[in-house]
Amino acid sequence: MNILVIEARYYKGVSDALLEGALAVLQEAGASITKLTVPGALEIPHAIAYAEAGSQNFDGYVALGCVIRGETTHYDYVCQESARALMDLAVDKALVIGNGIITVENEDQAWARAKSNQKDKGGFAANAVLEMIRIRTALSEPAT
Ligand SMILES: Nc1c(NC[C@H](O)[C@H](O)[C@H](O)CO)[nH]c(=O)[nH]c1=O
Ligand SMILES: CC(=O)[C@@H](O)COP(=O)(O)O
Repeated sequence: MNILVIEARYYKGVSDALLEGALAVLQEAGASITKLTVPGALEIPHAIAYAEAGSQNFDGYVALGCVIRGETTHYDYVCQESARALMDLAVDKALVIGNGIITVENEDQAWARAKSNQKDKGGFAANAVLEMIRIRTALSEPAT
């Protein structure tokens, strides 16, 4: 399995924690891993679309990022648009995408979801990719 992990490093420490959890899951599964860093969550969907149009033939994509509410409505747009774009890619292009972009009110909530020994949202997103690849493989096999 060839997996691309795209990490939005807007909050570097939280992103590193998400990445640690995701890599642990993928390495345990023996996946071939390529890592890519983008500035923020809004850049992740483009990176996936561009990678998919390339020649590296990824079996799945893990999107990692952290969006923390600020003073304005920008939070809503970053959260909704990044999630929407990932869903559009997953459905319209039939891509396997694990969404590990956490959307939280404060840093405490972010750390609780990013740490692999707590809610491990990065590991969960990676595992979702592995499960969907397994499901697609099962669906592609001839019916018995
Ligand atoms: N506020 C957060 C952002 N904002 C930046 C956008 O994602 C994007 O990089 C910018 O609008 C330029 O296109 N990104 C996060 O990942 N997390 C945030 O909390
Ligand atoms: C989620 C965001 O875009 C946020 O970091 C922006 O903060 P603010 O709304 O205070 O400009």
